[in-house]
Amino acid sequence: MIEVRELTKRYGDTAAVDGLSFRVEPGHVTGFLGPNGAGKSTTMRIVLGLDAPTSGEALVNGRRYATLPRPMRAVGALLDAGAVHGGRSAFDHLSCLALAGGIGRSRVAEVLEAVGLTGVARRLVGGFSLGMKQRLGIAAALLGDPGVLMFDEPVNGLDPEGVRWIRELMRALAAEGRTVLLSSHLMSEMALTADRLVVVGRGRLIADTTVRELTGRYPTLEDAYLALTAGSVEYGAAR
Ligand SMILES: Nc1ncnc2c1ncn2[C@@H]1O[C@H](COP(=O)(O)OP(=O)(O)OP(=O)(O)O)[C@@H](O)[C@H]1O
Repeated sequence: MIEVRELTKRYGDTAAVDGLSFRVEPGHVTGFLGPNGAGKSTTMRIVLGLDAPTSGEALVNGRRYATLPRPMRAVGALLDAGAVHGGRSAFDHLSCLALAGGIGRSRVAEVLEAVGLTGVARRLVGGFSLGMKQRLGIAAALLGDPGVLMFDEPVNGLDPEGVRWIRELMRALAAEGRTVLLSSHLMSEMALTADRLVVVGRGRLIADTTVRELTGRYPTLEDAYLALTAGSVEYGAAR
């Protein structure tokens, strides 16, 4: 479970996250939605201990990340698929992460297989396409077999087969009883993948609900999203 409690993160005058509270429960795919700059990545970074909150807290299984005894076994995440050392092979990249996290080497082959990269495991990551890097990032998130998973825009750059694969993977992980938080701007895909939704705008909570509830009230999830966030779009083009 992920719990975000009264979380605020300021960068100078900008409140990237502003008094945000929500819970992400196990057994569901929870979509994390909001316009560009709404604070989704900042929230995920704080959950992972990569950024410190200005106030409030973010907990994984009731603990702050820094106090988790075996963090890679508790929570895995794909935040920025491009943030990998291009001079290493996929196998070596994952082996380094496994070593750092106290995870056996046999798991590396398992996660490479799970994301479909076994055939290119010895190739340098620098030559990978964006979609291959996304798959590698997902393999890294799965390394510790964690109960909590967060994915920031995982379908970015994936081909239609890859998009369907992500959808099925997210749903399978949730069906295993894991907590899955997924951010994406693709509403049609979110409607097919998520059960629950947390919608944020300008760092604040706009809605904490289900896909079913919103699609019952609006023709599509996209219509619902655009209506909910209409007052919170910061970087929209002039019309
Ligand atoms: N390290 C930083 N320094 C200064 N400002 C930052 C930093 N990180 C994020 N911000 C600002 O905080 C706000 C929230 O950014 P964040 O990346 O969390 O939004 P997001 O919802 O993930 O957006 P997107 O959908 O575009 O990825 C933005 O205004 C951003 O410019």
